[in-house]
Amino acid sequence: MAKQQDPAATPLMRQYLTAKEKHKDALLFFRLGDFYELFFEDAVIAARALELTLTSRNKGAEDEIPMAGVPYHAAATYIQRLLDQGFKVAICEQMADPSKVKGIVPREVVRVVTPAIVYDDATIDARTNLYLVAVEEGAGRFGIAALDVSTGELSACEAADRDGALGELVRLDARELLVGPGAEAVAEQFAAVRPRAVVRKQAAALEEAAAMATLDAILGAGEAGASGAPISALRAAARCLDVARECEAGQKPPVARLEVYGLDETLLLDDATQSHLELVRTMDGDTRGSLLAQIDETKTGPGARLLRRRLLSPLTHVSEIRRRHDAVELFVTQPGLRAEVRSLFGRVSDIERLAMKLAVGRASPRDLVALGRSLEALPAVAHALESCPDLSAREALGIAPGAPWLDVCADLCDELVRAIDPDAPVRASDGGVIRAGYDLALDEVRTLARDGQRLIVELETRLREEVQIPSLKLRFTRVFGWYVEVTRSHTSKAPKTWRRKQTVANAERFTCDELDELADKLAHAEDRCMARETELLNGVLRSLVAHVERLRAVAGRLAEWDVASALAEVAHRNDYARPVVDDSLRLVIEDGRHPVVERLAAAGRFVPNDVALDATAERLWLLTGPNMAGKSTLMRQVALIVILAQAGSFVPARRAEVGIVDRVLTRVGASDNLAKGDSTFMVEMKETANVLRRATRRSLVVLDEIGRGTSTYDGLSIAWAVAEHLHDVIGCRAMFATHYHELTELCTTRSGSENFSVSAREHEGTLIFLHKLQRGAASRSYGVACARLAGIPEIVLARARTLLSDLERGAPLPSGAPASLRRRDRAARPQLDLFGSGPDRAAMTPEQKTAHDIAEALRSLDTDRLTPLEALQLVATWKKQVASPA
Ligand SMILES: Nc1ncnc2c1ncn2[C@@H]1O[C@H](COP(=O)(O)OP(=O)(O)OP(=O)(O)O)[C@@H](O)[C@H]1O
Repeated sequence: MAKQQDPAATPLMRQYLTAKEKHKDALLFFRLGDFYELFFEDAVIAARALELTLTSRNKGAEDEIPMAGVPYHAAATYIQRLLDQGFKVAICEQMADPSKVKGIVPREVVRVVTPAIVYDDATIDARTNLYLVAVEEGAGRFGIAALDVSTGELSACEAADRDGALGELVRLDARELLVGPGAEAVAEQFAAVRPRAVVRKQAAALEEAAAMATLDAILGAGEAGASGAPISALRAAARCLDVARECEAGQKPPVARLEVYGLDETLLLDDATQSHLELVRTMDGDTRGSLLAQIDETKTGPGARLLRRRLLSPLTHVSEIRRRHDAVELFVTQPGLRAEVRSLFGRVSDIERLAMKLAVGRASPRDLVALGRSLEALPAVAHALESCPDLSAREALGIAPGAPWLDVCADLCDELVRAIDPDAPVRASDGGVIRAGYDLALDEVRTLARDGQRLIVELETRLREEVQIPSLKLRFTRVFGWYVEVTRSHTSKAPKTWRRKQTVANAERFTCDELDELADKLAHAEDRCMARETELLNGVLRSLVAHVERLRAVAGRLAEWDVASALAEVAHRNDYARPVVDDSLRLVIEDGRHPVVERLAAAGRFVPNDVALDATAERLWLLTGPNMAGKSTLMRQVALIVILAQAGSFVPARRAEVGIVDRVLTRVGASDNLAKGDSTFMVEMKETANVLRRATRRSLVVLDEIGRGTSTYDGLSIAWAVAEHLHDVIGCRAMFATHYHELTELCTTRSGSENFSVSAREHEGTLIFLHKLQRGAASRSYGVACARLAGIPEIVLARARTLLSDLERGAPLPSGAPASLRRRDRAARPQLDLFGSGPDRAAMTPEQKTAHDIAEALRSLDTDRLTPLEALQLVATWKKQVASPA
């Protein structure tokens, strides 16, 4: 790299280095005219990250400085690309118009943007919150706070231990995590499950006094203290606000409230469960195919964000859940109302984020148009609700008797519609923001400016005639102002009174007194237009800023109704039922379906099933059945129905009774973590350990095939002990799917456990899945039949069938090793007899063994499915075996 320039070399570089000194951890975008330039190491990093050409200042000189730049107008896209890669960007602006400053233009860092501190809604996902999260340790507990600067929401809670903290960080899906001293370990775990998140360790502890000072300064004195939040949660909230304030050059972030919540108020979903159940993302990271994608019919950004939050933190309070169900029910039973409000919501923009942009002074004229249009739709929403014939509508939507349905913000709407031109440009500096008729003085100067332009056209026509140059043109540039342009061939006709201004390739540019006078008038009128417009626009903005909290409240209410009407739409389309929610320990589902799988299955092909668990009685279901029968689907659908019910949604079932669940814990499917150094078995065991550690009597536990990844004995023993512990010690509602049929015997000694199986039938060698749940253990595994479905070659299948039938009869392994496995009652469970000792194969001669094996293979061969090539291969194999018997 080039040698670093002496900081004192030029005033510009001195200015740059001073700004950079204060923002060492950010890439400094230094405004130079129409470009943002990056220098030194920043230039090298940005050039690599953005695929820019790396150039240099003072090229070839000893003090050459690496440099890279992006055009000012396209900066937003480049900045977003840097944020996506986890960088922080400091934006250093010119603080005065360069044409009006003598000497160096003053420059200052006006803001810092980070992956989680972005106000520009054009570059962030409208349907997801973007959280800056802080975690602070205090006496072994963890305070967690989340700030979304784009919506102004700040919330905080305290987790009792590391697992609890991790679950909450994952649920918040922190984009950026600020880690206080003592919380490093939980941050590392978080980084392992969310590798895209940016984790920033904070060197210094945030003391209580400093935290309270920040909170008082931003939220108002005493506000945070009165919230009753634990001090670790307050420290975390202050940490978020401190960082947000630093990013805005000391300006207060527009946050008015701290929402404090307890983790016991929500149904806890740890990281494994969130991903196993594919709540907001599928296992491969796609949002399509998730539960959220299935049920998100919301029309607005705030509605979509609220639904996502609710799905990831369902409630545990019965009355609050019922209130949400009431709202959904209202829109289910009033289809006309539902259709009307949903169509109106389609016209409403993201009022929540628009309000925040107003608060931080970044609302564009187009934003004001969008806000005005949104507010215009509100009276119709209020009217639709008012006209609802259902007398309980008010109560269902939580509107106090006599209170208005909605603050329709008529005053703000009126001001916006009157003041802002519906065709306003994106940038206020382009002019034309204020609507004609709003202000007399502005209309007057505008007429003047327009007249000026007419006069220019008139002058051009007159000059053309006077000097007899038909191609003569009056033109304007920012640098040269107005001029007369005459092509080279006509320059001799230019009157003596004209003054030469510039010579270009094919023309000469002149000016004359008349043009100068007119240009002066014009410039003056345009300046006055701009000045008046700016003044008026600022007035409108000021009056709106005073109502930011009001707008946020309206946005919040609309979001609730958007969610309720969307869930009602889903319930109507997919035939969902209102669940009965109470404080019992029961879970009864009649004709339950999996919300996502049922949509993927051909119409009417999904088989509904009943489930009834009760922690005080039959609480542990052992589920057996062939592969592909639908065990995992069934268990997941039970968990999803509980989550949907407690989130406030109707559920895919004919009837459901849900006794409140405090946490859903799952260990489902293969989620290898090989990249993080764990084997499949280790992942499975860690997840099982987590389930056992965290489950309470009120939890719902779903375990799929524990103990697969190790030897049969170890696996079975672990599975058995886990099932016993769930039944005897924890005593929660649980479903346990297994291929260890031995485990089904647990029911003979445990009264609270029961066997269930998902049925399948073999018909003419083909396996038919019935997907129907029935009481009792499965009689067969159909593993080989499933392997055939998967396309295992017939030659291999034939061998597998031979081995299976040998093993079922208790024969030793083909190696001749005696079956050391446990002997069992073969008549009762032939399919399980991996463990029998079998006929005395050891007593056979090698020829007898070979003949036996070939006969077995022939017997189990499905000749209808054998290809000619496989038949030939088999004959060749047998011939070889006969030639040299085993
Ligand atoms: N109730 C149902 N009705 C219709 N199709 C179903 C039903 N349940 C499951 N299926 C279909 O069967 C497929 C296999 O289901 P699932 O993965 O739940 O089986 P499984 O018994 O857990 O299998 P394995 O033991 O191999 O893990 C699903 O992808 C789905 O398409």
